[in-house]
Amino acid sequence: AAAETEQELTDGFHLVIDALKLNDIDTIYGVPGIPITDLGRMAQAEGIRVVSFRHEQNAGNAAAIAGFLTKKPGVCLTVSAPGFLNGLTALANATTNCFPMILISGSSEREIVDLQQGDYEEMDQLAIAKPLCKAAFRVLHAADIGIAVARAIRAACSGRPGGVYLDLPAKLFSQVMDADAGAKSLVKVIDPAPAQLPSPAAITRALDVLKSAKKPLIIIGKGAAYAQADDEIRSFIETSGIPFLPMSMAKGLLPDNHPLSAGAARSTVLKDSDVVLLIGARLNWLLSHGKGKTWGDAPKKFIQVDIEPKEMDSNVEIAAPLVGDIGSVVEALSEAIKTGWKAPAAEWIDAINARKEVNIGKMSQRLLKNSTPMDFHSALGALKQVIKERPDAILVNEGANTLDLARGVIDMYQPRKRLDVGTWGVMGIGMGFAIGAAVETGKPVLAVEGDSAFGFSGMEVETICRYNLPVCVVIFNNNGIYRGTDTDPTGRDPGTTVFVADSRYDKMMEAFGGVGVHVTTPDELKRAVDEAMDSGKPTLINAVIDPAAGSESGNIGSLNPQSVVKKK
Ligand SMILES: Cc1ncc(Cn2c(C)c(CCOP(=O)(O)OP(=O)(O)O)sc2=O)c(N)n1
Ligand SMILES: [Mg+2]
Repeated sequence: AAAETEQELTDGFHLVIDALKLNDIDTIYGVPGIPITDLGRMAQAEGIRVVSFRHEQNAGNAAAIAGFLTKKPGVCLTVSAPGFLNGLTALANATTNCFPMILISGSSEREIVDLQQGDYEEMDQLAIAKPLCKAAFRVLHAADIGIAVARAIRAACSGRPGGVYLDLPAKLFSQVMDADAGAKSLVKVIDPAPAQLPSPAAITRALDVLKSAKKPLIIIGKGAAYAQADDEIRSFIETSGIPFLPMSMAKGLLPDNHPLSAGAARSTVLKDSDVVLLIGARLNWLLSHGKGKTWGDAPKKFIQVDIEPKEMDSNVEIAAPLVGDIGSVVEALSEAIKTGWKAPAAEWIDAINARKEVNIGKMSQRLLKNSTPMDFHSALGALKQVIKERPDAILVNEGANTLDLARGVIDMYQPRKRLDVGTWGVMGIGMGFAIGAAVETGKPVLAVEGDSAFGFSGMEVETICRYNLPVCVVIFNNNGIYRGTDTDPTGRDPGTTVFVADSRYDKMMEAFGGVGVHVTTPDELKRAVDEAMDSGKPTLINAVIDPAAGSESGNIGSLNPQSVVKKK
């Protein structure tokens, strides 16, 4: 009888875990601490993989890239206030890049925060998060946890994906309720990212514009990579015969050595094309906002495929807006070109191929140079070969020269294998992305890092060793940001953009039981990376690069304001 009266209870801790598991969330990336330490332990005990980091920004980046790779929201779990703030850069970056991610942070009690009475780590986190993410929710009652997790998942994945903040005040976790009622309060999200079909009229209008083209071009963005509509996109491009230009995280959707790839003739096709079909690519700074000398003076017509209607006309007039999810739109376009479509004239394709040949020829000369110390091109020549031999490997990339040059030199052969700084150009994504990619895919990860870029998340080499992840970090060590040659004109300090000269980052990995290698030639670099890829052991390769080799801000130096006033 006692047992009968002993009501089965559940609590906030268990309801959060049950709600995540019910929605197939199998991994949490975070940093433990008050008030969520036990939540992490209990989630781990209930079979959720909990990956603990050294800084919340890196945990957030891992969750964000998990979202990009799986289309399920990556979950980042942090403590209140400072931990929450550390996760915000990753949440904002996920939202800017349209990666589905949920930042769950413990928080202070509402009554104390609202009266500003000075709680432990007191902060009005919900208000602070709102402007930086796609949606933000707070839960005060255990019975609402199920619906809140469902709302967060749907907000992160539906329409244009993005970052969502879920605020859980400390008292929520220990709130108890009837177990049966608790189970009934949970919600399994049905169809979190519903297909959004284009209107037939929009397809007809787009085809009319496309048929008017003499020199059509398709630009595929990371939205096209995210969509996982790889076959539809490939068959549309190959059936239409229209050349394509991949943005950096769309590289590999079709192999970079595909006959219709215009990657090696980028400036020519942007300038000379007359109709441009954008698929999951926004006309933002990465495409010079669709105007100016990059795009030549000939009039251009844009057809834009995007799930977000507000994206249309954001920078230039869109002649044929195609609003919908990329899979549905491309399928409809393929259907529409089945009749009455003529592939672009041979002279357009030939002109592109001629330009490609010249540019690839020039590039290969630079890659073969075996200079000592290495410069960016000789080092990248070795890594280009590695990816060609190991198309399955995931390439993470950040830096300035290290990023801009690698993007053009290292060809990709499979979708969603190149993960980089994306829309925001933010440094610090490296180790978080590498860990997230390794955890989610189990594939070997090659992280090609500028020495400055690496420094933003470098402490996570310990995390990589702790989980024994197949991550090989190659640091292009040119002793600084952009170059290693800056000096202080007063002679007092080092220059503002240089680091300790000839430092040995490889020793950092050895400190935690990983493999450290120091290399000075392309052959040594290739051998060390091959060994790391074969062994799957956490490895850090310190690749010495000529400190004078780089250019300020890589390819985007023009964005830096310069003073015209010369001090007397
Ligand atoms: C968070 C953050 N801080 C600072 C910058 C500015 N920045 C910084 C600091 C870069 C690092 C370049 O140095 P590197 O060593 O990583 O690469 P290279 O020396 O090969 O150019 S690239 C860049 O835009 C940034 N983009 N993001
Ligand atoms: Mg550098």
